[in-house]
Amino acid sequence: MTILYNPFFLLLIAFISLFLFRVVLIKTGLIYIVKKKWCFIQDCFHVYQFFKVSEFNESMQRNQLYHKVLVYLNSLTSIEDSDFTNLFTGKKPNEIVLRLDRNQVIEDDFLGAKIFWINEDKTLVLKIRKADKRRVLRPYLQHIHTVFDELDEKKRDLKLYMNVRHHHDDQNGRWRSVPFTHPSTFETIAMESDLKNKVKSDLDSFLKAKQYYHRLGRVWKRSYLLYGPSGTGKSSFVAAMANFLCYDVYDIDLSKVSDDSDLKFLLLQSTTKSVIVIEDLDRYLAERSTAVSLSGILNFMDGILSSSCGEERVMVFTMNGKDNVDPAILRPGRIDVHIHFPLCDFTAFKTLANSYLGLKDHKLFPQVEEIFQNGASLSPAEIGELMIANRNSPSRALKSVINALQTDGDGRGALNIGRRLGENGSRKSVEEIGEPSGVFCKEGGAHAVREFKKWYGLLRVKSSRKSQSFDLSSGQKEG
Ligand SMILES: Nc1ncnc2c1ncn2[C@@H]1O[C@H](COP(=O)(O)OP(=O)(O)OP(=O)(O)O)[C@@H](O)[C@H]1O
Ligand SMILES: [Mg+2]
Repeated sequence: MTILYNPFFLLLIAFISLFLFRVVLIKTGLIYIVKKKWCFIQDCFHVYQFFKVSEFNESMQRNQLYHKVLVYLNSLTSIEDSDFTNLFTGKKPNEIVLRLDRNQVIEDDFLGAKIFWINEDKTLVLKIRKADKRRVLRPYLQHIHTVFDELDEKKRDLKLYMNVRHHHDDQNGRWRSVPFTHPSTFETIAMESDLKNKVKSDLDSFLKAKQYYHRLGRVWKRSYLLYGPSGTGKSSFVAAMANFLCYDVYDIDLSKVSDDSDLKFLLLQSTTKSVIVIEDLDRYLAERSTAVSLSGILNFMDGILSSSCGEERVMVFTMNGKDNVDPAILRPGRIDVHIHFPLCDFTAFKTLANSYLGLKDHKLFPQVEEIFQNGASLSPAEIGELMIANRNSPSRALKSVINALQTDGDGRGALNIGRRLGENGSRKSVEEIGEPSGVFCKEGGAHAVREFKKWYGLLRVKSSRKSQSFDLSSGQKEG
């Protein structure tokens, strides 16, 4: 019995019991319960202050801070410790990313202070000890901004937003988003390289022009009109612009917009660094298949409201033709840059043959060139499809293109020239950046084409005297 009073024996017993207790705690997960209880007891001795970061402000505009904090929290390693975490596939193959779930608490350490975030429905709640608040809060918020900017710089997951039909209880806002992964870039688009470079430098100078626009008291936005026949690459070009700028895309479906104020509301709920697109605007206006009025569209284009919710937006409108469109829509300031998308010419064809078939040259090329010079043409989409279908045999691909040009494409290029002659004769803006491209600016064309160039040149000189310009060069000065 005396052994029971031996202090070494008692110490050994205590040590073993503690060890077993710890094993039980860890193995059974009881340790988490103990930790939670301990935190609860600690909480009783501290006074906390709460700060709410809501997704929308009182006028239903998106709160940028909400997005920044969410990105920041999802980047913390402590996200693994929250009870519920969402798992998603990442951008890279086999990558899995963690995303905070609703009503979860995530813990963060900053300058020795513990900070808690609670992910409530559409609101993130920051919980901080009052004793730490004065010392830590401001630098902590600054820290979130900095980390967000770094993450944003490194890897911006672009998003494509689409508007949904208006419901009276639209609690989630009017936009639904999916990851924007369109592979189109300026390199993959067949377009005259000079024109492509002009667009790139225009976008570049826009990005750098914040101070300039502010000094003028103007909203920092730029509007582009992409017009041309179907299948000439307008939508692909919008995607290339977004990829170039690293901007999200907001694709407005006008048939789902209930009235003018709804359109304003959509603009208000868009974020900065975004490309806002309305496709086929001419069709909506001609068919009156939208509940939005012309003045609603004009106000939207002027972006009066966007000035109050940040700017840095690029607006893009696409049309098949602009002949029947109200000139008020096209006036400088509303549309800063017009880009024409012509049907395929021989140069564009060669670019497509190179990217779709890997052909730099081929014995059938002279024949194709001749057909183009005779005025036949197809859209790049039509030619691209033929090339994809016959990609295993370049000769067969070229033969099918020749065949299609001779049957379907007869006169379409010539038609295009005729249509554009009409346009140019009546239009003022002579330095539209799409103009130099297309069939009529190539060397050594057919006689008809040369004739056309002569007349076109005359028209340009005449009209340039009258023109007051909304050209790219003025845009570049702005930058
Ligand atoms: N200039 C081009 N360069 C490379 N590919 C092109 C070009 N134009 C069209 N394509 C290809 O054709 C397909 C259709 O193009 P896209 O949808 O961009 O044409 P679009 O002008 O928007 O037509 P629509 O007016 O009918 O909407 C795409 O897959 C695209 O890759
Ligand atoms: Mg399109």
